[in-house]
Amino acid sequence: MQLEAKNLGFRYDRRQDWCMRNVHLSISSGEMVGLRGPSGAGKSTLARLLAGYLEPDEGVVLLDGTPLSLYKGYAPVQLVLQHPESAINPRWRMHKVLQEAGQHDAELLHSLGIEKSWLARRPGELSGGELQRFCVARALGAGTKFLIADEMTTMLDAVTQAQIWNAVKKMAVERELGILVISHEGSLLSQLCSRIIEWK
Ligand SMILES: Nc1ncnc2c1ncn2[C@@H]1O[C@H](COP(=O)(O)OP(=O)(O)OP(=O)(O)O)[C@@H](O)[C@H]1O
Repeated sequence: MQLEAKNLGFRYDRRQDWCMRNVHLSISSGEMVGLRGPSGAGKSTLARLLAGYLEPDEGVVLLDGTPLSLYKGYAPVQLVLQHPESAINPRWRMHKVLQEAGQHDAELLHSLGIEKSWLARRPGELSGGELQRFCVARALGAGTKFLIADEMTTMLDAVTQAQIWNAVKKMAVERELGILVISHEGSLLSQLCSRIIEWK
């Protein structure tokens, strides 16, 4: 399976300059690709386009040759952002948050270090690192084919970062997931990725 951005162009406002134009990118199942570039270059915008949160003004995002916009139901391209607080309904208990991804995968929750007692809590009763583990678990539902990790572990300490990436890598191998890792940390990208794209 391939996730492809073909000739992507996007601007937030028609009266403003293009945020990006003529962007091409391709990720295959089972591949972990890094994306690095200067602040404000458009990496997070590209992440949202690839996950279908934004519609391109030019070009198309294809999943196995079919426009992403035609996929209905559970999104096969999942996005995890830097700040988990903005991605989770503050009123829901964590077991309900996880239900968005379908059935709980007990092994995944364990490998992410999610404790059973956390499932009954609300987001405000968890630390940022604990909450981010839930965002990752939710993004790795059975229907996920590609994961876009936009500065996913930037805010976390080294131990938590390693635990989360080990769990994600294991899942990626088992399920042949394609992953785009967006990060300013060159060392993280070199450790994880077989290919690194430099965004100029
Ligand atoms: N919702 C928005 N409305 C208007 N402009 C936006 C919006 N979001 C981002 N931009 C602009 O689009 C450009 C690209 O932003 P983006 O967040 O994609 O960059 P980035 O490469 O991810 O940056 P960073 O590394 O700092 O996170 C920036 O100039 C930014 O100001």
